[in-house]
Amino acid sequence: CGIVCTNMGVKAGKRIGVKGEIAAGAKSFVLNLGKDQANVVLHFNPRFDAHGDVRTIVCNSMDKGEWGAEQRESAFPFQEGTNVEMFITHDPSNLTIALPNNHQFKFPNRLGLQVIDFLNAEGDFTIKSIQLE
Ligand SMILES: CCCO[C@@H]1O[C@H](CO)[C@@H](O[C@@H]2O[C@H](CO)[C@H](O)[C@H](OCc3cn(Cc4cccc(C#CCN)c4)nn3)[C@H]2O)[C@H](O)[C@H]1NC(C)=O
Repeated sequence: CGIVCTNMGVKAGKRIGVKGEIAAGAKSFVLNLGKDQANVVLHFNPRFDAHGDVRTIVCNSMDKGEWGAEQRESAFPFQEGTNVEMFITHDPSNLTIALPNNHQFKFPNRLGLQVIDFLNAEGDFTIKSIQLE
C-alpha cells in the first residue's frame, strides 16, 4: 500500500499540496483525506480504466466505515506516466480540489471535519512531496 500520513493537523483554510508520479499504464489511484482510514472526508479516485469508469474522477466519503454517495467529476486533467500536483483546502461545508490545467471542483464536507489529520495514497500513484501551508 502507499504512503500514510497521520497527525497532520491541517485546519480549515490551510492548503494541502500533493505532488507525485502517475504510473505508466495507470488504471486507478486514490488519495484519502480525513480523520483516519474509517473516517474519510474525501476519497479522491481518478479512474483511467477501472470499475467500468474510463478517465473519470470518482469521489466519495466514508463515515465510521460506511461509504457515502459517489460523485463523478467531468474533468480528467491527468495523463498516465506523468508528474502531477494537486491542492486540497477545506472549510466546514466543502473541500476544494485544485487540479492541473486550472480545473477545480468542490466536494461536500459530509463529516463536518474541522481538522484533516490523515492522508493516504493507493494504487498507481507515487507521492513525491506533501506541502502543508
Ligand atoms: C454499478 C454497480 C456497482 O457499482 C460500483 O460498485 C463498486 C464497488 O463498490 C464501486 O467501486 C468502489 O467505489 C468506492 C468509492 O465509492 C471506492 O473507490 C472503492 O475502492 C476502494 C479502494 C480500493 N483501494 C485500493 C486501490 C485503489 C486503486 C488502485 C489500486 C491498485 C492497484 C494496482 N494497479 C488499489 N483503495 N480504495 C471501489 O471499489 C464503483 O464505483 C461503483 N460504480 C458505480 C457506477 O456506482
